[in-house]
Amino acid sequence: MSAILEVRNLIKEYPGVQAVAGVSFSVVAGTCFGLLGPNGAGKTTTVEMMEGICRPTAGQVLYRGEGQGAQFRAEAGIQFQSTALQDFLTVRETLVLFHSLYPKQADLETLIDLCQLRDLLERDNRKLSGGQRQRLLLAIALVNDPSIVFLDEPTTGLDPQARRSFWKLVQDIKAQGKTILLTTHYMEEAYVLCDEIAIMDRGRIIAQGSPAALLAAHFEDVILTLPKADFQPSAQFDAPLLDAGELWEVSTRDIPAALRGLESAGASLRNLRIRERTLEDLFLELTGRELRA
Ligand SMILES: Nc1ncnc2c1ncn2[C@@H]1O[C@H](COP(=O)(O)OP(=O)(O)OP(=O)(O)O)[C@@H](O)[C@H]1O
Repeated sequence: MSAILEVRNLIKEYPGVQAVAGVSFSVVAGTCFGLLGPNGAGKTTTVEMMEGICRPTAGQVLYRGEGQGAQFRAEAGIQFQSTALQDFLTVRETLVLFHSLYPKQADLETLIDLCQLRDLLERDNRKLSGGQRQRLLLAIALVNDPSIVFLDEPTTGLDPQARRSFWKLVQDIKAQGKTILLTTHYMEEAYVLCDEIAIMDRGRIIAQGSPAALLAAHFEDVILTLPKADFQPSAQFDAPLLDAGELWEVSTRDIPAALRGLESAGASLRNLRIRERTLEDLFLELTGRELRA
């Protein structure tokens, strides 16, 4: 497994803030690597150093074993968190403009279909919905047929349907053999898309691995959920019970025993559900804080 991109002990300091406090990892070619964490964790700063647009205070970024030189610039595609699109240009004009800037070019017609932009080609950039705009920004990131694509929080602010349709696009790009570096604060997004994730908090990586391996390493239980209306716990009920808003959550490694315990404590099991542990739970476990707090 060859690393296409390697980050060694990256540090970025701003006056009074250590945004990135010594981060190291490598990204295997053809995989999707996710940087996760809450607002202010240091994801964007890390990714901007990897993109070569922000100079590290210390540390190194290696692309195919070398610094970020001409080869990196030719082979990288970047979708920034926010990009100003030219007013008064249509989607087609915007794509043609960006496409013309690069010596190596993806086939524009294929790209238009891939990013589902064909019906929008004559539309003014200012008239695009959030999801349509993100698809255009993704197409712009792909105009030079990059080997590695950086996507910085590409689905933030999108509705769930637009988010899922963007996930499908990312999967299609990965199926073409491209490497993807994704930042997100949506744990489900990371779980669906990423082969490997690094969870960041306060400028450091606090856990790294495949989503499934990380969950398996940290949790052996499952969670039973039931509406609070269906269970009034008494002092006799001594299983770990978590308050999750409208629901009670019961952690257990022995489902039949937990069900018997709930039933004998007077709970109605009619609306009981079982869920597996998620990356949100992992973040809470690692930091003691909710991800979106
Ligand atoms: N140019 C800057 N000058 C000073 N501080 C900065 C600068 N850029 C980022 N920071 C600080 O560095 C820390 C990390 O910010 P960063 O944007 O990398 O986090 P993030 O994980 O990408 O968060 P978000 O999800 O909000 O984008 C924050 O405390 C931020 O305020």
